Amino acid sequence: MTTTNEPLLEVEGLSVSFDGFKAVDDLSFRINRGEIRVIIGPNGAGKTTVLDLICGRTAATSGSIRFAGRELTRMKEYDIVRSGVGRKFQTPSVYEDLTVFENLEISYPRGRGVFEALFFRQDRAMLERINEIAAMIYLDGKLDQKASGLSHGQKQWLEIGMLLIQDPALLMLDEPVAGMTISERVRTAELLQRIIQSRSVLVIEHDMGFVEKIAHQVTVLHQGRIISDGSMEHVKNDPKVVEVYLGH
Ligand SMILES: Nc1ncnc2c1ncn2[C@@H]1O[C@H](COP(=O)(O)OP(=O)(O)OP(=O)(O)O)[C@@H](O)[C@H]1O
Repeated sequence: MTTTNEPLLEVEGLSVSFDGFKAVDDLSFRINRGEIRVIIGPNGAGKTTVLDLICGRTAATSGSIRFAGRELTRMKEYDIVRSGVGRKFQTPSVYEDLTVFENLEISYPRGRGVFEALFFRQDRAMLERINEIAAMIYLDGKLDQKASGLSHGQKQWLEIGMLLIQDPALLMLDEPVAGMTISERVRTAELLQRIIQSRSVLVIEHDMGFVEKIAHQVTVLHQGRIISDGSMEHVKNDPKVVEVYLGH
């Protein structure tokens, strides 16, 4: 796994309060190009809120989020997506009644909505891209199958494919392997290795075996604050982390 020292995302002093409650408190971290950073932490630690802040769903109370040279805290959610941040939520949200091919086609950046995307001429570049992504997400043999017939794990991959086809520089995934079988988890780890050839990934995950397999950097959140940060080896031996997970 090769990463660069060139930051794609730089989060600095990021905080958000909900009615005086600090859900995220003075958070700073960076993600380099080609890097996978995983955020772990107990329930309510603020992990999902961090993704909400980066993708513009939640407005920061203070701090900055620099992405590829732009300040995201002042941008609208839609513009953040367009600037190259893709986010996958925990539950898969694919179009169940459409085929795998159609789901990818709809997500192809030219189409602005379901109707327009379906009636666009299928030019060669788009077809090549759909085939390339389908192979990457292990669904090239299922292009004509309706999404409703896919397994839970395959739906998760399809949704990742729907993001990849938009070519985001940063992909954010909220618990991507929840509900997956062991073999699907292994294949998801392999998929992430291929994804980071040309982009960076930010993952929230509870499955420590999976985290160990994929993470270049791990950020441990507790009550909105970073209590440990570094390699998996470093954080899992950090007494503060051990206390949060095993103490009390
Ligand atoms: N929009 C909101 N308004 C008020 N409180 C919120 C809002 N969003 C999140 N919170 C609160 O902020 C805290 C952090 O929530 P968050 O969902 O980010 O935690 P998490 O680490 O993702 O937890 P989990 O692992 O359970 O998903 C929680 O106490 C939550 O209730």
